[in-house]
Amino acid sequence: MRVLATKNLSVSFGGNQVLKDINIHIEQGEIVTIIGPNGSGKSTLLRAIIGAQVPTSGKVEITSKQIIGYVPQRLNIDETLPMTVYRFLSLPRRQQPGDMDAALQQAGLSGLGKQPLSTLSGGQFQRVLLARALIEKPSLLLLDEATQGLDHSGSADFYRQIERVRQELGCAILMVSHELHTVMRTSDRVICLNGSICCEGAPEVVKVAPEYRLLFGLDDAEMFASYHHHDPATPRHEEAI
Ligand SMILES: Nc1ncnc2c1ncn2[C@@H]1O[C@H](COP(=O)(O)OP(=O)(O)OP(=O)(O)O)[C@@H](O)[C@H]1O
Repeated sequence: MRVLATKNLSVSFGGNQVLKDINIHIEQGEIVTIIGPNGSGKSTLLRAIIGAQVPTSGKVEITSKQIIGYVPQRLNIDETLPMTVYRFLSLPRRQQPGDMDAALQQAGLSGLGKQPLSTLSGGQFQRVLLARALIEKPSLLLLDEATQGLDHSGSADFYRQIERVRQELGCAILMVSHELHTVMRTSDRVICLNGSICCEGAPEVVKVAPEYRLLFGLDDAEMFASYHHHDPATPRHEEAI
């Protein structure tokens, strides 16, 4: 079932066209990742989807009754504020303790509700943001470079958690990532964006697309290509690249 589609979505800031004729769609339960260089319009696309950025033309179609959870690229909060995780999760709306505990558990942070925000590691704070997005049990989860600032193993852990969230909630996930190798392992589909869509498809398709290799250079593209998407239903095997 289709959860979301954009139809010829374009966004300009003054005379600067940032997104041009973007047509994407996401089906229930899919993990779709947007990759692209800095300034290629990835955050703008997510902001247009949640309604925080008005398109210059085109539209976003969201199937009715979708609950959207959004993890922003960064959240500026004063770390010296004496605020517990529970208090943070209850902003701006009061939440039931059981719902907060369930979201923390889904985000891999069971038992940390009473901990002050200021004592959390970067990876734990990102998971608090994820828990915040999960409280309403979203059917569509949007993540904008949610692992920024985490080291390789921290971000790998985070994406494993995302896969568990998909299994538990059955939600569709649209995320922006710079981590090409992780994209390869986690995503069902990859959309390569540079103002307009350069190429898209299964990771195995995108990794050999000339547009992708042109955009990321051979070194990064090769690194991406050296990871193989593994369908748990089939035996793992080495694939010639
Ligand atoms: N509110 C705004 N007003 C003017 N220009 C903007 C605004 N928001 C974004 N832009 C511009 O739009 C372009 C795309 O920005 P966007 O943040 O969507 O890119 P991105 O692909 O997410 O980049 P990054 O990978 O660096 O996060 C940039 O040139 C940015 O300066």
